[in-house]
Amino acid sequence: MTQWTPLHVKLHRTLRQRGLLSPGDRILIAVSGGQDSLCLAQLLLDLQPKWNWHLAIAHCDHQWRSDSTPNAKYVETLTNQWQLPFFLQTAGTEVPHTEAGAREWRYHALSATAQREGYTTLVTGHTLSDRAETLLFNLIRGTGADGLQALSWDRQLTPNLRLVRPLLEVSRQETGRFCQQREITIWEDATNLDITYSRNRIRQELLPYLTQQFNPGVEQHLAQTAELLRADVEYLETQAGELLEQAKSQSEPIVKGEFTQMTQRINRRILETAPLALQRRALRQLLQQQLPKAPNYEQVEKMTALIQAPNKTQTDPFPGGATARVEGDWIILSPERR
Ligand SMILES: Nc1ncnc2c1ncn2[C@@H]1O[C@H](COP(=O)(O)OP(=O)(O)OP(=O)(O)O)[C@@H](O)[C@H]1O
Repeated sequence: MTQWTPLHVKLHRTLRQRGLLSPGDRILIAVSGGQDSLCLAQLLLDLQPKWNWHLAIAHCDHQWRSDSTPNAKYVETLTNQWQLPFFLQTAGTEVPHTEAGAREWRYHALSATAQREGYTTLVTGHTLSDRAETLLFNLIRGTGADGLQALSWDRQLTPNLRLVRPLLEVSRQETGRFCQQREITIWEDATNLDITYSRNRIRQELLPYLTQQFNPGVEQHLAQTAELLRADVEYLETQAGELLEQAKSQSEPIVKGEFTQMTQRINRRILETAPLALQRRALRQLLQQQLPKAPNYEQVEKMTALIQAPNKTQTDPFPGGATARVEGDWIILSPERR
C-alpha cells in the first residue's frame, strides 16, 4: 500500500469531520488533467482501500484548445493505468467559447454522465487557492457576503447527485508538490497562462503581489474568510426564509395563458421589525422565486425601500414585467403592471 503523507492524513480527516464522503460511495472524479484534479484522483485512489469506494474518472473535452484531444487522451491513458472506468464527453459546436459557457456545459455533461452511470457523488479538484481567487474576483465585481463565500464544500446538484469539493483546505502549492513527488505528469493548460482573463491575472499577478507586499499568508486568510462567510450566509438565508414565510399572506393565483402566475402579498409590518440584513434577504428570496432572472442589487434595494414607502408607491417593472406596489400594510408583487 502507498505510504500516507501529511496530505493523505489531512484529506482523510477533512472527509470524516465534514461528512463529505461515506464508505462505499459511488464517486465520479472530474479530471481536467491539471495538477489539482490529478492530485485529487491520486489521493482518492490511495484512500480507496480504507473507504471501499467505487471510483471512476470523467473528462470533458471542450474542443476549444488545439491540444484538447491529446489532453483527453492523456487523461484516458492515466485512468487506464489506475484501472478505473473512464467517461469522456466531447463538446459540439453549440457550446459557446466563453469561460462561463464552457463551465455551464461542463457541469451539465458531468451531471449527465454521473446520473447515467449511477454515480451519486461528483468530486472536483477546487482548492483553497481557487477559493481565495474567487473571493477576490467577486469582491472586485461587487457582491454581498454570498458572492464572497463562493465555492461550498458540498451542494446537491440533483436529488440523486451531490457535488463535493474535498480539496478546499489544500493549496495549489500543495497539489503541485504532491504531483511532483508522485511523478504525475501534469497537462499544462495554456489558457491558464493567458492574463487577458481577469481570473488568471488575479492568480498570476494580484495574489503574488498581495503575498509579497502585504501578507505572506494572504491566500490562506482569504480562504478562511470565505469559510467563515459561508456559515454566516447559511444562517442568514435560513432566518430570511422563515421571515418571508411569516410575512407572506394569501397568494392569489392569476391564470394567464397556460401559465399560472402568483400575486404575492407581503406584510410590511412584519418585515419592518426585522433587521435590514434579513429584510433584504427575504425580499431577494421572494424576487428569486417570482422573477425569471436572479435579481440584482438595485432591484432588491427598490423592493426593500417599499417597506417604509408611502402608500400607493409602485416600482418600475422588473425583468419579465412584474411590478411591486404598496397597499396599506402590504407590498403586492404582481406578475404584470397594473
Ligand atoms: N475539462 C474538464 N474535464 C473534467 N473536469 C474538469 C475540467 N475542467 C475542470 N474540471 C474540474 O473542475 C475543477 C476546477 O477547474 P477550474 O478551476 O479550471 O474550473 P473553473 O471553471 O474555475 O471551475 P468552477 O467554475 O466550477 O469554479 C477541476 O479541478 C476539475 O475537477
